[in-house]
Amino acid sequence: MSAPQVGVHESRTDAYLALLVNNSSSDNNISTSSRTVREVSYQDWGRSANFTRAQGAERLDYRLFVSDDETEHPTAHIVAQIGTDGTEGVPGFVHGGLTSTLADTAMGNLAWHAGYKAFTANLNVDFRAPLSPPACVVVDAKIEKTEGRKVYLSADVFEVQEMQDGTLARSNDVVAEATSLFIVMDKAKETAVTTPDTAPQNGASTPRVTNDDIRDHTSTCVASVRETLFSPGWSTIEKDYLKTVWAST
Ligand SMILES: CCCCCCCC/C=C\CCCCCCCC(=O)SCCNC(=O)CCNC(=O)[C@H](O)C(C)(C)COP(=O)(O)OP(=O)(O)OC[C@H]1O[C@@H](n2cnc3c(N)ncnc32)[C@H](O)[C@@H]1OP(=O)(O)O
Repeated sequence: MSAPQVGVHESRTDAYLALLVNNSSSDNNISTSSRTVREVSYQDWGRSANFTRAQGAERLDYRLFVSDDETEHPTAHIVAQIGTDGTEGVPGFVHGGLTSTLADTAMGNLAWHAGYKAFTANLNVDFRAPLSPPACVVVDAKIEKTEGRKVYLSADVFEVQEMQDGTLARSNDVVAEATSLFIVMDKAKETAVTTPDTAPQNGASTPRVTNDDIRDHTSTCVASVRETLFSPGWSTIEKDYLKTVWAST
């Protein structure tokens, strides 16, 4: 596999914002779009956040954003920091289920925020490149089409890397590509499902996120990744172990 190519942005703020949108330009995969996204605060997710937050920030921490664009299909974006504690499948590599969960979460929340009270009926994930923890990833989710109660979505997962000059860029190589079919719940069964306790009404209590917020979170994400990378950690030991295993087969 060839080394991931990364694009570099001269403007730091643009680069952070570009991590959250997915309009590829011809020469690299960094967007210059000024699309506005707003953060869906963790408190506003209600109980639906319990599963993915159960691991704690040292294992998995992420923030969810939805586009604030009423003229076209909304999009959702996750910036996630994947730690080294309990995130592996094959030792040294992020568990595919974790990557899948991030994609499902981005698509599911996008569906709900677009007004579809829907469940995942089908989820397909193509894992295109291995991911080693600690890692920082961006997930871009969009609605492909809707047919009656069926909502078809897709999500791409990219790794975020820090360039030598300190700028951030997403890798051109996609880590995983997911597609899904969500089914809007049957009206008759709807009453059986309680909406999240603290779900915002029409997004009213959802705060707008600024570029500074995005930068701060992404900085924390990358700083944490850097810290773990440069300290002799469990992950490094496991990778060495894996090399030994491979060498002996
Ligand atoms: C301002 C707004 C604020 C909002 C605040 C938001 C707060 C956040 C809130 C929420 C965020 C959520 C984020 C979470 C993300 C993760 C999501 C999950 O984890 S979801 C849990 C896992 N999934 C399940 O548990 C489903 C289990 N399956 C079922 O319950 C049923 O199978 C269901 C509901 C999916 C469908 O059952 P039926 O009885 O309602 O419908 P039938 O008649 O079977 O299907 C309807 C049509 O769909 C097709 N279909 C159904 N399943 C299919 C499949 N797997 N593949 C292909 N087609 C399928 C069928 O063939 C049928 O098509 P034909 O109408 O005949 O053309």
